[in-house]
Amino acid sequence: MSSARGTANHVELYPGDTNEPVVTASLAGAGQDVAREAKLDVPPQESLAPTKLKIEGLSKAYGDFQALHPLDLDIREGELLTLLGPSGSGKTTLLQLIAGLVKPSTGKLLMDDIDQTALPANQRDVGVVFQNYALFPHLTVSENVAFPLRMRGEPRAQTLERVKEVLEMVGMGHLGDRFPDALSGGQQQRVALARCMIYRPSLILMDESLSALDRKLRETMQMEIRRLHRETGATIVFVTHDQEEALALSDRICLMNGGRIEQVGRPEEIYEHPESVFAANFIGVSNLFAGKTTDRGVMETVFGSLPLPESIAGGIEGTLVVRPEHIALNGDDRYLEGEVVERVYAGAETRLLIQVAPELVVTARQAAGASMLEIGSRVGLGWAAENARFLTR
Ligand SMILES: Nc1ncnc2c1ncn2[C@@H]1O[C@H](COP(=O)(O)OP(=O)(O)OP(=O)(O)O)[C@@H](O)[C@H]1O
Repeated sequence: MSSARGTANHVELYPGDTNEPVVTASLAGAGQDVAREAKLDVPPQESLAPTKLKIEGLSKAYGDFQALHPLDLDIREGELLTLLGPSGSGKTTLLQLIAGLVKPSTGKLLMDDIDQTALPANQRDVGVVFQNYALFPHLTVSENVAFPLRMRGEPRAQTLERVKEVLEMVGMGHLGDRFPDALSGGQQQRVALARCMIYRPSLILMDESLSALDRKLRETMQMEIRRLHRETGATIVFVTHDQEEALALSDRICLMNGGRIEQVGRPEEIYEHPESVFAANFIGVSNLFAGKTTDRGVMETVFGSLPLPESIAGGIEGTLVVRPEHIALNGDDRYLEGEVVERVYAGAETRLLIQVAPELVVTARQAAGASMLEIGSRVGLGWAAENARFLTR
């Protein structure tokens, strides 16, 4: 038997009460880390890791409303995959389907090649950490973390040892006797994570679990999660609507939009090669120019002709995307001209907003130390043609 316990907002899933330890992820992940270190410039998981979770045609409708359209996704052993997207894009629904908390309308879900679709939540080898950590207030940190093992009737000595181990892992070894209300948000988050990890679930799901923390603490916890991920080799699916968080944390990002997968890829892949205007806009800052290609290797826009990054047939409507860091100010190539209307200082760089036309403001960057352009200056804008992306969706 196994069990799921918690409140409506917080559920923790406890794997079956078998005597078999549920350890599959750490060994597999460790091998992968070695491979990663040996070949630093090669993206992780690309070819080495087997599929941990295979999602096939999975969808969810609530009455007439399609919260999630049928989608396919392979999550690899030992990877940290982020589900990223705006509010309502279906991230939580997908996470709930993976956890077994919600029944799919169509499709199936295989974990380690075994069909899980009909398996109840409490029989899946999955740990869930939700946004509100829901620690038991009347139990100490150690007791909170030990709780799942106690409920399973694990021997006391073994439980104590394991509690010590996971608390050390999350940097909370010295606070085992504290009560939750005497902990900061970040510390509570660590305890929730420890309570999930005490089972060694081979798949950990985290839903917006850092969103209650302030920025500094959030960044520290992101690094902690990366470290834990490296050390344990667990497969983690992390939900966030924060693109910076996704870029900082993920091996791969699954970008979602309107209940569909928009693009899946490594952070730099999505940043450098967005496949849609939505992806270009959602991750990082983009300058977008709508127009139509011509046979002369340029795109005609209402602001003038802009060079195409590659050879593209004429007559195609689309959008040219140029990242701010690729915009050269007063360089040799000048395709547009405008007036600096805003300067936003951000330490290592200054962001410049340049009004090119009443309805077009271009964002550019100037590195610290460069001679600053004052507000009101006229400036010519250009970029290396190959640094732009031409998108048709
Ligand atoms: N039980 C439900 N009944 C009806 N509609 C639902 C239900 N649960 C979710 N939805 C709808 O499905 C869509 C996707 O919701 P979901 O919570 O998965 O989005 P999300 O990307 O996680 O958003 P957020 O970042 O705001 O949590 C939303 O439009 C939501 O209103």
